[in-house]
Amino acid sequence: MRSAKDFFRPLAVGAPTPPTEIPARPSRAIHFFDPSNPKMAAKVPDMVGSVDVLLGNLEDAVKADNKVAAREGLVEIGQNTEGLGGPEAQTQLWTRINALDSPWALDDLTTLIPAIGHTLDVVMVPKVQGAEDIHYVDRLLAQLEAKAGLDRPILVHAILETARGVANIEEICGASPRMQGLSLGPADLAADRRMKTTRVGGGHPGYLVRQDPASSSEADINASRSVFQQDLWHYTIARMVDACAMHGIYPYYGPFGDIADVVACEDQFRNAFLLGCVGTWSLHPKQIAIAKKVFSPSVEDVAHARRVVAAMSALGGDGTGAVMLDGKMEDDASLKQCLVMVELAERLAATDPELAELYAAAEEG
Ligand SMILES: CC(C)(COP(=O)(O)OP(=O)(O)OC[C@H]1O[C@@H](n2cnc3c(N)ncnc32)[C@H](O)[C@@H]1OP(=O)(O)O)[C@@H](O)C(=O)NCCC(=O)NCCSC(=O)C[C@](C)(O)C(=O)O
Ligand SMILES: [Mg+2]
Repeated sequence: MRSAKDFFRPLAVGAPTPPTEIPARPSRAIHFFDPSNPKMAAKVPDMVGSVDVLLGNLEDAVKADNKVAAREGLVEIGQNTEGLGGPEAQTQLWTRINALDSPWALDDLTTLIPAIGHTLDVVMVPKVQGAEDIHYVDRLLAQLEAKAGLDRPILVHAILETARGVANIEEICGASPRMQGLSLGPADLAADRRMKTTRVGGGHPGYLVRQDPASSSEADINASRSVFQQDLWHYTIARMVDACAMHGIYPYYGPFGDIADVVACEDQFRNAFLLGCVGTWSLHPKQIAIAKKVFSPSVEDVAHARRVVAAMSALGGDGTGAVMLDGKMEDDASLKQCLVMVELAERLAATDPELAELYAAAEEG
């Protein structure tokens, strides 16, 4: 066990000091691309500035034969793309490295950190099983940062893709001050859990509850009844949200593999947003707009939140007391909920001029 006093000391001589807080940078869409795919790579420069995170994927979905090309392609992009990555950039640069037990993970880190460590913001680690995986990456990153002379620690993001990872969720989140957040890996997780879905994220029509029959007669039991589809991922996302909030880091949904079904994609993303996630993944350019829309509070919600803040301020501004607004009671707790909304809106508007205009218009109106 490490002493609390050691927790914020670098794990290698000359490595940057670990962070005491993880900045709440906009990350509504983490857009995945395969750096070994020339068509995808060619689109990256034009996406800078219009998506919060561009992630060079090196793991699953990249063919084994292309692993080296993907790594090298990402180096090329990280070194030569104007405005991408680094603490001041509007569009962060992330990577998903290969799994720690694969033949590629070590070379991924030892290649990327010296070459693009100054622009790489977050390393996403797949199939994290427990704190030991984060400790390994933590020490290795510190050694590589020291060697490369970096002055800013690279953050770590874990994907939950195994039952063991979910069972160890709190220790994973607390394993290093570098921990930035968690994403759901629904396909690997479903396989590991022996769930019986073959989809990459999203709902399932068989996971439902059915309205009671009008009577126990055979005719009524077989009659048409309303069914309500349930969310297969509710339990896992809820655990992620609590573990992340407890550790001051950020939960994300993950992939929605039915690229054509933009409507269900939006619904699934919104469930995660409402539960507390700050963003999601985008696998195809058309999912970026969906993620940005869903993970930015609506103009109506922001306007309402501002009214509650104003009403509570008029009451004295210290949060105590209660007011009635549109027939509803508002007090300290609802004020705090509204401040979550207003602060998120302000943070996003600071880097998204379109949103800033919408929120400003709502305030004037
Ligand atoms: C789904 C696919 C095959 C459809 O690819 P497509 O070429 O058939 O689509 P398209 O609609 O025809 O594409 C239109 C244009 O957009 C380009 N394009 C298409 N996608 C992208 C992109 N992402 N970024 C940049 N450009 C993209 C594409 O190259 C094409 O360019 P063109 O007009 O010049 O011909 C393709 O979009 C793709 O490969 N996306 C990334 C998939 C990926 O990263 N998967 C891994 C993450 S999910 C996962 O790993 C699971 C998890 C967490 O591990 C677990 O649950 O366990
Ligand atoms: Mg996976």
